[in-house]
Amino acid sequence: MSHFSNDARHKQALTLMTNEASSQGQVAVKAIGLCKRYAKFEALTDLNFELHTGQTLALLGHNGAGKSTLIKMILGLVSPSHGELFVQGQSLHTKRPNANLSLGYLPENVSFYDNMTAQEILSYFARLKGVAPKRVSILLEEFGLMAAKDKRLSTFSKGMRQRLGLAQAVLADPKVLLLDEPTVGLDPLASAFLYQKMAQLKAQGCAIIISTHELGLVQDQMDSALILGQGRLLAAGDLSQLRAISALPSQLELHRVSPWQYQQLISLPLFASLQNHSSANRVCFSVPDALKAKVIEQLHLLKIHEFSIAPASLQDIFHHFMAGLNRPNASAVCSAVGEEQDQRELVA
Ligand SMILES: Nc1ncnc2c1ncn2[C@@H]1O[C@H](COP(=O)(O)OP(=O)(O)OP(=O)(O)O)[C@@H](O)[C@H]1O
Repeated sequence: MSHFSNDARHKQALTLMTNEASSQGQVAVKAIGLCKRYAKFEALTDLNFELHTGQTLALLGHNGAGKSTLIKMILGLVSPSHGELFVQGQSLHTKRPNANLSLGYLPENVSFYDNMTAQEILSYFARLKGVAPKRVSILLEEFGLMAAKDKRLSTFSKGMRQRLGLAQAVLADPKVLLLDEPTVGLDPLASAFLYQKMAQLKAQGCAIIISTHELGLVQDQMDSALILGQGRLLAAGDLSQLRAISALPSQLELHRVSPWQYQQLISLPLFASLQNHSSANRVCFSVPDALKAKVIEQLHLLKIHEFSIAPASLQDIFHHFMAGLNRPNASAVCSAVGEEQDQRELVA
């Protein structure tokens, strides 16, 4: 096991903090050189990150990237093979068995006893966690389950099960909430409900780790993300940092442009140099950040004022890094801090 005082590792973990995270809250979860091997298979390799209270961290990656393994390690269900994991300041390696960590967990597949009612299940967990019984009624109301409180779970829809699962996870007001693909199979309203609840918990100071494949949903809710590939950290940071790291172009769409204006436009060297994705119904170009101001200036000169220019989405960024897994050097971590600094640290 490496130790907290391992300076280089400690520094590396710090580089993965978002700027926002560093300016508020205490460290809720911290991983230093975390590895997990299942026999000879390395499910997670040298993972470093830090999550602060009141922050949401999105865990992204392909199937089998190691997301659930990380969540299970934080829960103490799976032991790291190497490295250190701190939850609420306590090393999980040296933690006393009776040390009380304030964790909430919504597993990927919520499975409770089907012949119990929602009220019975929450009351059971309340007793287990030493939570006052009146909290059960509050949560049933808050999670829209009061009308169904006496129904057996076998009659519950997927969305109702997820609500109950989340109610169970937040029963004891956890300081760290772990959500493993919580919106799979939910309709847009149910997903919105879940994210709304997450926002409330976050505002109360809860640190949230959410593993998800639904990038469009998590993009606006997360403070930072870890992008995992084949058990390695491919990139980390908040959305703007991930955009900068990936160096993906913005997408320009012209909403109203005459054929004459279009011809004029593509005859300009600047526009001719851009990737043109235009089709019969849409006029679209990829615009690298360095050319954005120039492109906008040219559009105004051509009296084209109706256009939108959108930076890379989390989905674009994710696909970029997944595509990179097949390229050489794919295992290099891209963090929010520039390589230049890393080089300086290496030299030092
Ligand atoms: N108990 C285990 N024994 C052996 N291998 C395991 C075990 N648990 C997980 N793995 C392997 O570790 C890798 C990571 O699994 P994990 O469940 O963490 O992935 P994931 O990113 O959560 O995937 P998904 O998006 O499909 O849920 C996979 O290759 C998986 O087969």
